[in-house]
Amino acid sequence: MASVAASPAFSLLRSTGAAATRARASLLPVPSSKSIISTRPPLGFSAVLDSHRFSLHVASKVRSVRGRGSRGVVSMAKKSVGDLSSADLKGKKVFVRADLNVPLDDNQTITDDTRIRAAIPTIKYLIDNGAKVILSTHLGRPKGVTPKFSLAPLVPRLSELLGIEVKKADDCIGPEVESLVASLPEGGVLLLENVRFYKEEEKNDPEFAKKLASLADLYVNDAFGTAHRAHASTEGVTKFLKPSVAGFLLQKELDYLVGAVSTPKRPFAAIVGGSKVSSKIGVIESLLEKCDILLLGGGMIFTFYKAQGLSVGSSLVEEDKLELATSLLAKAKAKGVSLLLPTDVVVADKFAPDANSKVVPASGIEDGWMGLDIGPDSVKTFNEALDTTQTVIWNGPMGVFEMEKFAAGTEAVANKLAELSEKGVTTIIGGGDSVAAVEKVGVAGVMSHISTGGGASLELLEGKVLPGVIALDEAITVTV
Ligand SMILES: Nc1ncnc2c1ncn2[C@@H]1O[C@H](COP(=O)(O)OP(=O)(O)OP(=O)(O)O)[C@@H](O)[C@H]1O
Ligand SMILES: O=C(O)[C@H](O)COP(=O)(O)O
Repeated sequence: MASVAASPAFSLLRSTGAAATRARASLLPVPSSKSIISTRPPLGFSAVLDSHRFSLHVASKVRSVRGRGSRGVVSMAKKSVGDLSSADLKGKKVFVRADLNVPLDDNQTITDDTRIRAAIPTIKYLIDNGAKVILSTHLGRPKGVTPKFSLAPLVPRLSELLGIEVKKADDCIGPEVESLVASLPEGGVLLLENVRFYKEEEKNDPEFAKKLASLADLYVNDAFGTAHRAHASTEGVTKFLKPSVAGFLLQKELDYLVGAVSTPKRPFAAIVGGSKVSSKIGVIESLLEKCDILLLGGGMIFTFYKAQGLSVGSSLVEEDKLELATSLLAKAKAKGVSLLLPTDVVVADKFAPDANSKVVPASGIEDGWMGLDIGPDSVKTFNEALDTTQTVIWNGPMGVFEMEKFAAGTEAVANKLAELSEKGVTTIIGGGDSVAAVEKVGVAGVMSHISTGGGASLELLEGKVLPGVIALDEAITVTV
């Protein structure tokens, strides 16, 4: 027996267990104009919960994403800011939590404004609909009020991108902020000072959350990069502000990192690299449940080699993860996943940009040498495997790409994904160093989706539910 309670404007789908595994999702446009995060059309939704003989076709406005929680598959479809009309927004004070945690150099100049540009569609939508935007973010990890973590350097770029003069408060709560909010015009934006200047933010202190919430009428969370943190401005405020909805960036991240990965166009390949297998166990295990092909690179491969009895010289190895590596290989086999380890590697005589280096087969690493990149044969084999795919997700570099001598493998993957993306393959870059690599190669613009979250994307790919997402209002309630 299934019952559905839905409002025309907001919808939520929640389902648990095997029923949800048969849900299907396809891509629909986000109501903002051109996205800087993605070049692909985003998700529409149609779900068939057929084990319960229940069919649900959701209206085009609904955004739905699914994640695997600790107790089975959980469907998370959240109310979206796009579901709020100008009647809902005009004259309303909207608390927008963004992740504007951008890198600044010693002169307080922004060195990468990606996160600011990514937050613009939501803010623009709100101001275009007559809302008064109270914008909040953290910057860095300050302990108390720290001038070098002030948000002042962000104001000019925000103003330029929004085409309006953004005001800034010197605090994020208190009387001065309240009076600035009171004088905010419709379509105006007030940037609050770094919310982490208060220790209560990271403690998710309810009184602090209440003070933040008291500034506004409703809440939009667009801070994907911080959605894995249960902080006052990401989670606590939702208890005091209704509706609490997802911004376009947050929604798009979920659409790709959960939606496209859970219901991929197949064949679906995952490429996982990075330094250590221990930091990627959760991701590998989770992706093994979903992908057809798994390509491994980076420092972690040497633990797999050693587990298979190969010599690894002085390469990075986690001795306590040898059994785990063996069990992951066995799991891939049992699941019919084609797991490819590099067949050759670039080895070096020291960990340095000017090291002597050579290419050797995986079975030919001598004592005194360490593997710092995948070799050309591996690139060829990986490319052939990737040529068969329709969806690819990539997390973690193939080698020490920060050093030119050991960057070829990572750059080859970046270029291959760009080529595939141009042919219509869905290509998702899962945050952190892989994003840095595609940017370095200059192919970021052609990928289907580049995540703005490092830790958050990793947690999502591990199948964890993010506190900043789960706290948002749901769109349609389905009780099965
Ligand atoms: N063979 C290797 N030996 C030692 N370090 C390596 C090797 N291959 C890659 N690395 C290093 O791994 C680091 C990235 O690993 P890490 O586990 O942090 O991945 P990651 O940052 O999580 O990836 P992403 O950010 O894309 O999720 C890079 O700094 C890179 O130099
Ligand atoms: O840069 C990030 O990953 C996010 O802004 C979160 O920052 P944090 O790791 O300091 O919470």
